[in-house]
Amino acid sequence: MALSESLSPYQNELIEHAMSVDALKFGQFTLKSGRISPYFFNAGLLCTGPILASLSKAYAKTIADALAASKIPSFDVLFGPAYKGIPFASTTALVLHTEHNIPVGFAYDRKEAKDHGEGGKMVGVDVKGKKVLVLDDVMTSGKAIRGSIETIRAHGGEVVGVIQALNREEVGQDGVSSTVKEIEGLIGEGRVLSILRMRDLMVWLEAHGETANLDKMKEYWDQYGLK
Ligand SMILES: O=P(O)(O)OC[C@H]1O[C@H](OP(=O)(O)OP(=O)(O)O)[C@H](O)[C@@H]1O
Repeated sequence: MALSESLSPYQNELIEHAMSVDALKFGQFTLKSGRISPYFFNAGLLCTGPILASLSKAYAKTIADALAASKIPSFDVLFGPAYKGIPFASTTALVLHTEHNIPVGFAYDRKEAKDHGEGGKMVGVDVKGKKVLVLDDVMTSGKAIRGSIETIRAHGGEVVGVIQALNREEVGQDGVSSTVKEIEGLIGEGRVLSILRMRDLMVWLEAHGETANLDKMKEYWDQYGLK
């Protein structure tokens, strides 16, 4: 794979900031899938004010660029699946407003439906009749995102896109399918956005002379990368 592209400042900032808090690590990690990965992303560690600022700035810029390029249509509501999607979607909705003048509503679900007060599973702006963008940290099997799509549709909303922080760009266990492709099958081709892809991490490693880590990433890409 040729790594000629350069990264945007917000992508570099997020990679370096995530590395500084160990949310992004290079080394050797056994994934739930059993694959031995040369890198690991743990969004649970993106938990300080400064890192949330970098992250939401990067989500918001990726969304604003996708809107400007008509990759996704204008939308009304940003939906963050419980739990980690909730803070990330709320801070991103804020940055979309303050930095891009894009005013959107914000909604999220509960993992357990509430049986008192207003009740139900959904909180925030009513998605009925609205265009919705789903924001989460990562997709692995796609279960969380599929659940969000079903919930939003069941409440009368239309899912026009999904954004994740990092796209691992890997094939599934069958060696052909990918979670991103499966989700795009549900919501439309090109509608799954990400701030970073595995190949962006490789661009960063190359630019910083991290040859040993880059070689391991290339090997992994050759074995499991989406071709
Ligand atoms: O594609 P999948 O196989 O569903 O995996 C990805 C999901 O898993 C993680 O959340 P988790 O379910 O651990 O919940 P949390 O956000 O409450 O930690 C992550 O935040 C995604 O939502």
